[in-house]
Amino acid sequence: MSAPLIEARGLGKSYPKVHRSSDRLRALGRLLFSGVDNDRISVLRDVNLEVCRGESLGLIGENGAGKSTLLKLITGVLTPSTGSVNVNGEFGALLELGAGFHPEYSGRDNIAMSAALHGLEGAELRRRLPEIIAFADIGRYIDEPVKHYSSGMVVRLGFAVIAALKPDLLITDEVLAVGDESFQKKCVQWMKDYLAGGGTLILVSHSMYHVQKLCRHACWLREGEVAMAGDVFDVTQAYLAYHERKSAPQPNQREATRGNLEFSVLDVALNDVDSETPLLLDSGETLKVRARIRSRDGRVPSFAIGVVRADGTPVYGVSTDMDGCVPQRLGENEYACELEFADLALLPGAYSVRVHPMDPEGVRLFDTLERGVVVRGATREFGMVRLAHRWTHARSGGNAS
Ligand SMILES: Nc1ncnc2c1ncn2[C@@H]1O[C@H](COP(=O)(O)OP(=O)(O)OP(=O)(O)O)[C@@H](O)[C@H]1O
Repeated sequence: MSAPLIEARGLGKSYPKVHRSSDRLRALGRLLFSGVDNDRISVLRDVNLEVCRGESLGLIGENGAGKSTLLKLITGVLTPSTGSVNVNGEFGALLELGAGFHPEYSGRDNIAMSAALHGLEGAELRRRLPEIIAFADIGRYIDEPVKHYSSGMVVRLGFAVIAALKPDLLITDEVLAVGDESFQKKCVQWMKDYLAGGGTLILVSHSMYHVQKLCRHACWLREGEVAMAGDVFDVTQAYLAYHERKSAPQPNQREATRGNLEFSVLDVALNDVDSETPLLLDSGETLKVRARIRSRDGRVPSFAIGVVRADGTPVYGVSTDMDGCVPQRLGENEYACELEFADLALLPGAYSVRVHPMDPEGVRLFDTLERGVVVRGATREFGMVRLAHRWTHARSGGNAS
């Protein structure tokens, strides 16, 4: 098997703690006299990461979690304080906006300089230049100094150069957030083609939509450490659920904040009853969930409905978006939907049904309204749901319950 393209072992980064100028002097003193400075703040700790050729990894996490620091360690812009990182191939990186561009030179000159740094020059560059300029699509600004560019134009120029170079490995930090919608689409399409052609991608993004669309794996950094790594859906869903828990208002705060939300749940009825008292049901009966959602600007929300056990363990979740269903429009800002679970497979126990509005893209959750269900039944089966089953090695007529 070939060596991973990127291999990080016990990677960490720390900086001296500096609050005031006197601290700087003290830190310098410690460094001069003892050769070490122990008074440091660690921003990245013990990161172990492998990225193989052809892989696509989304790097996610809150502001300040250490994502850019990790990218800068991978690209060699920063040196590790602990551990090591190896990159076994050519890479192209779009890190800080405009880094590498000369502000006084035109876009055209900057393309030539950046491309030359990567070995694309002379007749080959002249042949490829129209294609690069067309990708950037910034009109007459291509001959203006880069210092006159908007941040979106700088990213367009940077991406156009990278796209022409087609590196083994592409490392990008939030580029998609800066461009407008049509440029985002163009970049996403380019990245999809690049991946289909065997390219390797590390993408930092706050958009779970883009991460899910482009990456097969994800790594979630939290306060400088890897909180979770693995399949992109598992990691992004855990990350969104973490945010949901973090931003969920306490029940008594809910009323106060609901009105400000883009989407909020107005009410939820179980088997036509809207009540805070749990609904009593027998295993195998039908459970009908009817919910109304208010949409502040009238956009059609997606309804996400989940069932959790009383301790919060998820049992099942589904959304109108996943099933390709369109909620019913009740008024300019109001939508409804009804979901039916026939032959309820829940085993006896206490559960909650949770209803959340999601944005039309089915990515962000907004509000939560919960109703209790108590399922009754006489069975010795254990767990949360009854799975269809049959014993294939035993003869019937025994003592099966
Ligand atoms: N030169 C530096 N000196 C001291 N602390 C730094 C330095 N550079 C970054 N940090 C700190 O390191 C932490 C991680 O920063 P980093 O930019 O990697 O986060 P991030 O996950 O990329 O955040 P964002 O999503 O906001 O871009 C932050 O707390 C930041 O303040």
